Amino acid sequence: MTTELRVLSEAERDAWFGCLELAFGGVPFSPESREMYAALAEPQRAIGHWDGADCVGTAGAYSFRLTVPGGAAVPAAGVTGVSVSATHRRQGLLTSMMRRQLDDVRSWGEPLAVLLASEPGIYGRFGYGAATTEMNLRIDTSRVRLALPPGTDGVRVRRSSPAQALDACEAVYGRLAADRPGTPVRQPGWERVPVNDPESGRKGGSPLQCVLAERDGEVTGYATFHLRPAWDDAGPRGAVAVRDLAALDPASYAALWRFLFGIDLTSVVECHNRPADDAVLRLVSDVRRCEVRLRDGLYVRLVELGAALEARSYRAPVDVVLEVEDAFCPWNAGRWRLTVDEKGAAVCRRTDEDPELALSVNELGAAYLGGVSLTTLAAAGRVRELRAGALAEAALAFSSDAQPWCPHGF
Ligand SMILES: CC(=O)SCCNC(=O)CCNC(=O)[C@H](O)C(C)(C)COP(=O)(O)OP(=O)(O)OC[C@H]1O[C@@H](n2cnc3c(N)ncnc32)[C@H](O)[C@@H]1OP(=O)(O)O
Repeated sequence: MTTELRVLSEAERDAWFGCLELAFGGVPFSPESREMYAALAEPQRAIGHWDGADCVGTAGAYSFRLTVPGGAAVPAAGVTGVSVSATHRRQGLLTSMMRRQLDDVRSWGEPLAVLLASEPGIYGRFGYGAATTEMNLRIDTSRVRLALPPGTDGVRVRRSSPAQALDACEAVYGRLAADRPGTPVRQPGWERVPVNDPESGRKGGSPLQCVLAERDGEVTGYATFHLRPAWDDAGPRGAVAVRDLAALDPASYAALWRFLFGIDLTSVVECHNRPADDAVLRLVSDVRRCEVRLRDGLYVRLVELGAALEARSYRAPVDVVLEVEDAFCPWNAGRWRLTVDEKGAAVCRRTDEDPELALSVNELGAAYLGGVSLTTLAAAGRVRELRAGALAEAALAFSSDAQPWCPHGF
C-alpha cells in the first residue's frame, strides 16, 4: 500500500479532522469544540497522509511561544492532532510524519517542538523527553483545613460567568506566564480553550462555573470548576472538580481555595493538572488526606540544539562539554560546549574538546525546562559523567525554582 504525505489544503480540512476524530475512538467533537479548533488550526503547518481520497494520517504544529527558565518566550512548534487510521497503523506512517514535521520545524527556525502525549510510550523514539509533571489531587475537604495567610479576609471572591471573566482571567494568566517555564504564551483565540465546556467534558458535573478574586476592585485571581453536588443522611458527598485556578498573590490564592473548600453539599475537591509544586499542599492541615497522583506532562524536543540551549537562561555559571546522541535529528549529534556567564546567559557552540557529560537529546529535552534534574537522570543511568564535578555543576545550572508546568491542553 502506498500513501502520499502532503501539507493540508483548505479543501481537505474536514477529511483530516474526520480521520483524527476516528483515531481517537470516533466520538464526535461538540460543534463548539470543532469550531474553536478549526479557528485555531494552522492548516499550512498541518500534514496528512492520503490513501487515494482517504485521509489516513494527521499531524499539526501550532506556532507557540513557550516560556523557558529566565522568562523568555521561545518559538516552539506545539505538536497536536497526531493520528493514524486504525486501518494503517504500525506501518510507519507516524514515523514518516514525525520525520517530515521535525524537518519542517527546523526549516521554520523554531528551536523547540513540544507536545502532550496520549501515551507516554510513543514519542521518545523521536527525541522527545518528558519535561513537566502534572499533579492530580483529591482532597477530603470534610477533614482537611487551610492555614490562611494574612490578608485573605481582604480578598473578595465573586461569581462571574466564564465568558464574562475571559479578559480578566487572560490578564492574570499573562502576568503569571513569565514565571512558570512550560507555559504557552497565549495568542488571540487561545483564551477560549480553558473555558470551552462541552457536555462530554463535564463528567456528570455542572456547566463550568467561575469565581474571581478581587482586591480594591482589581482582579487578582480566578478559579473555574464543575460541581457534582450530592448528599445523604450522613452529610455532603459531592465533589468540586477544579479546572483552573490562578492568583497573583498568596492571599488571593488562599481565598480561592477557601471558597472551593467551603461549597455546600461537597466533601471533596478534585484537581487535574496542577503544577508539581502547587502551594496548596503547603496550605493544608493534613497532607495525608490529599491523594496525589503524578503523571507526565509536556514533552520537549530540542530541534536546533544550540539555539535551544542558548534561548533559556541558567541558574548558575557553568562551562561543560556535552556529548549528545540524536539518531532522529543527526544535525544535533556530537559535541557541544555550553558556557554560561554570571548572569545566566549561555553560548552553545560545536567543539572537538573532550566530553564531560554524555547524554541523548531526550535527556536534554527532559531537563530543558528545569524540572527534571540531570543528577536524577544520571542516577537512572541516562546521563554519564565523564569529568568529576561536571554533573553537579550542570545540574545546578539547568535547575529552575518554579517547577515547569503546562497549564492547559492543546
Ligand atoms: C501530540 C498528540 O497528538 S498525541 C496523540 C497520538 N495519537 C493517538 O494516540 C491516537 C491513536 N493512535 C494512533 O493514531 C496511532 O496508533 C499512533 C499515531 C499512536 C501510531 O501510529 P503508527 O503509524 O502506527 O506508528 P508507526 O507505525 O510509525 O510506529 C512507529 C513506532 O512507534 C511504536 N508505537 C506506535 N504506537 C505506539 C504506542 N501507542 N505506544 C507505544 N509504541 C507505539 C511502533 O510500535 C513503532 O515502533 P518501532 O519503531 O520500534 O517499530
